[in-house]
Amino acid sequence: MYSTAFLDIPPLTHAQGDVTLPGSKSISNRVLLLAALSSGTTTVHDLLDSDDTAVMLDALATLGCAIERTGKTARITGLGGKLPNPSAKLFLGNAGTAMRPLTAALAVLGGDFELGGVARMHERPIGDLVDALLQLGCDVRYKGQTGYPPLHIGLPSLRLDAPIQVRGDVSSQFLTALLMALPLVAERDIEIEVLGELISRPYIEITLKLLAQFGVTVSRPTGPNAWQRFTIPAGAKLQSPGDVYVEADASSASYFIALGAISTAAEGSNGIKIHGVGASSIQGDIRFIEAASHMGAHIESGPNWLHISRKAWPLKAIDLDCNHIPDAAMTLAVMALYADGTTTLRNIASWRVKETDRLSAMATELRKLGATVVEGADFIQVTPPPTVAAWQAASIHTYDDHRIAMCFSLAAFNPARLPVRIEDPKCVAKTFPDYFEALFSVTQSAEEHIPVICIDGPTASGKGTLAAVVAQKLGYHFLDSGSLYRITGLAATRAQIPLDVANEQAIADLLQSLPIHFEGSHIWLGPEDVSELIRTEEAGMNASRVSAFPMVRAALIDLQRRFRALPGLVADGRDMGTVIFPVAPLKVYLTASAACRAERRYKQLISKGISATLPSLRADLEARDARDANRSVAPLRPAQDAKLLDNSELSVDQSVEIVLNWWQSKQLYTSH
Ligand SMILES: Nc1ncnc2c1ncn2[C@@H]1O[C@H](COP(=O)(O)OP(=O)(O)O)[C@@H](O)[C@H]1O
Ligand SMILES: Nc1ccn([C@H]2C[C@H](O)[C@@H](COP(=O)(O)OP(=O)(O)O)O2)c(=O)n1
Repeated sequence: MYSTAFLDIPPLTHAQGDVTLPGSKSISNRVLLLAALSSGTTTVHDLLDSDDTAVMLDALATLGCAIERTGKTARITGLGGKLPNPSAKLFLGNAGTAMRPLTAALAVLGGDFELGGVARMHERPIGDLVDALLQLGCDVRYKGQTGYPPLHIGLPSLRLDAPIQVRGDVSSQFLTALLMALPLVAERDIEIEVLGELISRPYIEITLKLLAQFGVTVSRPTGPNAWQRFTIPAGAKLQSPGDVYVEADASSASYFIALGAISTAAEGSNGIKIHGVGASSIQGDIRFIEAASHMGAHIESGPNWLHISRKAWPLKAIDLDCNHIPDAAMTLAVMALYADGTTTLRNIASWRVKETDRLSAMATELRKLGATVVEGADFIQVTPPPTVAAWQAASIHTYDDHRIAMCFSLAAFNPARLPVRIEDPKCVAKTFPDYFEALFSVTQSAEEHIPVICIDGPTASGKGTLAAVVAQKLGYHFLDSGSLYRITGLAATRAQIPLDVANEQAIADLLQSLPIHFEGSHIWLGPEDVSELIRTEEAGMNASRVSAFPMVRAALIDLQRRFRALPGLVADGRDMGTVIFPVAPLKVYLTASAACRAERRYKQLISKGISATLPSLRADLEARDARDANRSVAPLRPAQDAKLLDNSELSVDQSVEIVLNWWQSKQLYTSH
């Protein structure tokens, strides 16, 4: 997951390959609650691992449910409709799929509970559900603003004789919550009557299908009233089905379906294959595939896979009632940027009460990219930028809304070849923590568009420290090029090849088959972790020796250039800016006085328990500087266009800030 302040997505040109999507949030959280409330033990497979499921799991554990987790599998011992801990304070983050159903279940079971979440959760309406629960005789009180969490739940005196009325035109989650809770107290038939037009019906379908898996068949009239009246039959009882498999999230699939529709493959025409969900999914958002094919996607499907490729280009503008796919419709709004006219998405008032006011947020962010947007009370109309030149590089504010972060990443396919900045990318953790990793695994960018920041300089100037922090702040890959020379020195020494010029060819040959492997801050040579071994001063001096051999340098060029991968790279060494990445957009030449560098190295070695003396370190360091600067190939010197940074008097944080400011000053993002 990218836990950076922002993630800059370079302009993307192509996409092809396979993606396996995480489990559906809606199914995961419903199944977890049903498993907890039912009798028997349920093994849930392919469970989504995300913020919202973590919140649900924590809440269930607090309520006394036994849960065993191994990876994507959870084994849940059901409570059989009885709460061993009828008193608890539950923090439910911003998870509507936890807040609403838990409120209903705990209200009918009764106890002494407090349910709350983050600030945004306390702005999301729950009054319609509470009203329905009060009719039932539940004791639910607002601890803050009327109509919103946090809530206090006490002991009920249930009245189940009259039909329970619930509004269905704000959120279908209220009805879902009642449907899942009422089987706990179905001593007689319980009728639920929906007031107003029920929105987001597909989510109710999911609820009904999962209830059926847990042994409860909800009956409803046929014909026009099919969505107005639901009856939980007397004697209904939640019974674990044993094993439950969670489908991949159809809303998450929408981003990759769109990707297949707006991109072409770099070679051939493979398109995008999505694993874990097919056209016959029980999730309503699967109907996104119909909308996407109207816009121009070619879609094939099997039982649990989808294959998407581009058919019409530009995409075709559509005018669509999106009530049946409220979440996935956000993806259509971004696809509309690539359409041949104005796209109108209607009947999406529910966007206003989601993680943020999505209607206003989508309008604001689409306009930043250069689109013309009309925002209505319950619709959005998007007209693409009129010309290539009208596109703008935008910094997309994401409002702690995972779907805004994910759908706007697709704007990186813009014809103007502009990057897109996604602010607070970690908000995708709500449903798809590794979304950006998955995106980068199937997309390509022209090499010249993948940013590289070079940090060159003499030994112990702090290059490695600075480069690693800058890479981490930007979510970029990190190349410690010196480690490659250090490993070369180590391997040659172990092969008993003396490090002199007569053996240049033999040492370069050794590199052809050297199994070097990077894993975070660890470097492996075959099965051996050599990270520490190559850090000694002797290893540094040996690295400096082998690095003077032109054949060795040549043998390492391609390997180093392969580190330039999405979304970007920070590379540290001696010749990053002069030889390896000569057109890098930012080159830094980092120096510090010899006295200062010797002192830093001394402290560094001593802290690692390696003995050293200052005078000998300083002599070694000056000898290494001289060799590195005076060799015939790629000598240590600043690139012509490098920015010089002497950090003798600066802390690491100060150096990082200077470099990040230099980087920021090169970006063209509009944020308003
Ligand atoms: N700006 C700085 N101020 C003080 N110490 C620093 C600074 N930058 C790096 N150091 C310290 O100096 C030592 C050498 O830094 P390192 O990044 O290994 O240098 P290089 O990669 O250039 O050889 C490390 O212990 C590091 O923490
Ligand atoms: N891009 C590079 C990186 C390192 N080298 C050589 C020269 C250096 O003295 C050695 C070791 O480099 P490294 O960056 O690991 O050394 P320091 O951490 O700066 O002491 O490798 C090089 O020639 N070109």
